[in-house]
Amino acid sequence: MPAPPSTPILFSFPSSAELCDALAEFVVKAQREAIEKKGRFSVAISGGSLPKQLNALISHPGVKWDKWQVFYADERVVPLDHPDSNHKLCTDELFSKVPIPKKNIHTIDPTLADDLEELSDAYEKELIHEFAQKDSARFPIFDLILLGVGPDGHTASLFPGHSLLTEEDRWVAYIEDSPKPPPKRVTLTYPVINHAARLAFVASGVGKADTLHSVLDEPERGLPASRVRPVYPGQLYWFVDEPAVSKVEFPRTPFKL
Ligand SMILES: O=C1O[C@H](COP(=O)(O)O)[C@@H](O)[C@H](O)[C@H]1O
Repeated sequence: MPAPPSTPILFSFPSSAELCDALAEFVVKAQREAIEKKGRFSVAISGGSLPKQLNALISHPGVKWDKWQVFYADERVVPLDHPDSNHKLCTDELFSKVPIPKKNIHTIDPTLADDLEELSDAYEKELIHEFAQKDSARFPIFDLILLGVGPDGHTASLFPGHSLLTEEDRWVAYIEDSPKPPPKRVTLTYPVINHAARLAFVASGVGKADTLHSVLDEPERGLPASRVRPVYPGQLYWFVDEPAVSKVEFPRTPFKL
């Protein structure tokens, strides 16, 4: 029988600045271990409030940017320089400030925006190219996936009550009816998310308090963020500040790398 998913580890920090510093150390450790094992680091990044919280990586001496292979956990189907684009956000907040080779950042192809099936297939092929020759597993095993959580409990572009929550085969899927604008998006699916070696949710501010209570204390409600349950030996972490978990009973773990 497969081992059950391990319990999430919740790290809570007094301030957003301390959260960002600890998150950077965590990412660098994941990167170091991946490079030692296979010479590269595969990471999927979300948009929203997350990219700003990666700012301590900009001046971190341990980051080997040329070893990173970056994918997006989800992307809005808009031009790559559009204000709604997760790629633009990540570029503005992080990638434009560090020496990462452009070819290591895997974006969607917005010229395929009229055919989301084709666009998501093309992005899936990018993943297959990165992972298929190296891993024999049915799903890619990201070294790290960084996720955010929206007020309705959505994560990536997996929204409450949406049919994509039960997708079991595809690596990348699309939606045309996102309740949060813009409506057209692509997203990694749960099978991909849940096969990652490490996952980290990042959330800060009192505005997330009710959502985090529902996600962490009431997983039986099945909000999209609660459905992130990595397959053994994957491990899920939460990096939050105290205001964000002010209504959460789930036990905290002292931060240790
Ligand atoms: O629409 C999105 O929202 C989520 C959550 O965003 P946040 O601003 O509440 O952190 C984000 O993780 C996702 O990548 C994005 O497309």
